[in-house]
Amino acid sequence: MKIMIELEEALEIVLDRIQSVETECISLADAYYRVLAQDVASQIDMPPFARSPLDGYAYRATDADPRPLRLKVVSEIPAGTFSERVIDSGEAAKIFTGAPIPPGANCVVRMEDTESVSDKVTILCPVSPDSNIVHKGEEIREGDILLKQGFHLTPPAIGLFAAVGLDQVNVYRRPRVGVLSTGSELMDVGQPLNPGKIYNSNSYTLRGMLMEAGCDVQVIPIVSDQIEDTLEALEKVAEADVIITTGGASVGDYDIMRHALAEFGCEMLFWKLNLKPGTPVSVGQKGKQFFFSLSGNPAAAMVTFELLVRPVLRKLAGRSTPEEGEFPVKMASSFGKAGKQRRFLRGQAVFKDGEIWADLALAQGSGILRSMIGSHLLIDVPANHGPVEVGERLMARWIAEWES
Ligand SMILES: Nc1nc2c(c(=O)[nH]1)N[C@H]1C(S)=C(S)[C@@H](COP(=O)(O)OP(=O)(O)OC[C@H]3O[C@@H](n4cnc5c(N)ncnc54)[C@H](O)[C@@H]3O)O[C@H]1N2
Ligand code: MOO
Repeated sequence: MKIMIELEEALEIVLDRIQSVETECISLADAYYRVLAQDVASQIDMPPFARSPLDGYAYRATDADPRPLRLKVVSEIPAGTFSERVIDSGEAAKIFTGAPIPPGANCVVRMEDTESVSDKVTILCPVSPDSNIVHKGEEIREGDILLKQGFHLTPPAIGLFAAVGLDQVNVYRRPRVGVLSTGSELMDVGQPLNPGKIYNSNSYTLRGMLMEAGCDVQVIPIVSDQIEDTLEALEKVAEADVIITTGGASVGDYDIMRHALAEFGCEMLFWKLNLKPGTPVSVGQKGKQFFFSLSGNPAAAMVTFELLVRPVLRKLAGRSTPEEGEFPVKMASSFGKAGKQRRFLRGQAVFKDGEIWADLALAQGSGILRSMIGSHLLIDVPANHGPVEVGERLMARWIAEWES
């Protein structure tokens, strides 16, 4: 087993091994935020017919129309109707926004530029041929690829499918993720704290982060620091694609998680990432299941979830759109403790003078969950950097899911 590796190597090891989950066909209305499992082509032209973008009059324009132009109104075409009456020269159809252009007409003039009396209309400002016509297939042609496999189905994507009449979509099933918090000091909420105990927050934070990432989450009740109890708990998540544990990841006598995983039958891929917070991460694989043992420290667990687990979940979920990556920020706060290891600091983006400034959370300790509230940047301080100064430029990642 490799020990103390760089984040990029860890990602490569796991991403190389993990496959996307199976696919299923579901109704469009259930497909919000699911991941498309195949390229989807349009079965129709959009719009399906040439239409008017205005309320006004459709007529047959020439390049030499007199001004004003007097026409006889021979039909009326509200949206949702279809008129077969051919418009000859000297004639007009009263037409409404979204209605089909009648045969023979080649333009629309807006209502405000006309005057009508009984069945006559005067076009005060005649328009040139082809004015104000939305052509058939102008937005989408039959056979066009609308979205590609791996696309995350946001509301506009679902709307686009609805616009071309799609009622079923082939998507990846939701990844199933088990969450297990270990630690003999942990108690669940809803009971008074006993001496030496703390409430389990990691299961709650992770459950929400996983729900947001589109996973089906199974939270297992708290487990003690005993290998036997941990093995018993791991049996309960046989259906999960990924299991995330927190606690018992480090070097203490009670830090049993990587031993428990090995005893459970996992091939251990590595232990420890060369970064802070969250150094003592290990990852194991048993068949198709991947086990992430994260630090019990709440902020460390969240940070390593973002850096390591989320990209893996994206691949598992079938997503193919690239991650946002890092961008430069200017430091609005200093940080004295940057040392030998690469470190990710938590902070908030502040827009000032056309630049993004990173304002650090007041406390950066691995155990300080409150530092995550309001933070949505992870500022990447390289190894051996020394103190971080105000005004210095560093790279950062935007964690959209943490925005408040
Ligand atoms: N001698 C050494 N000690 C430690 C080292 C080391 O290298 N040598 N590494 C430190 C670092 S860095 C970290 S990070 C932690 C990792 O500890 P574990 O993953 O073994 O986690 P625990 O000891 O179980 O817990 C750490 C901390 O977090 C609290 N905790 C645990 N689970 C939860 C939960 N579900 N909800 C809320 N809080 C939780 C726990 O009570 C501890 O206070 O090890 C250092 N030690
Ligand atoms: O790796 Mo640990 O720095 O305390 O989270």
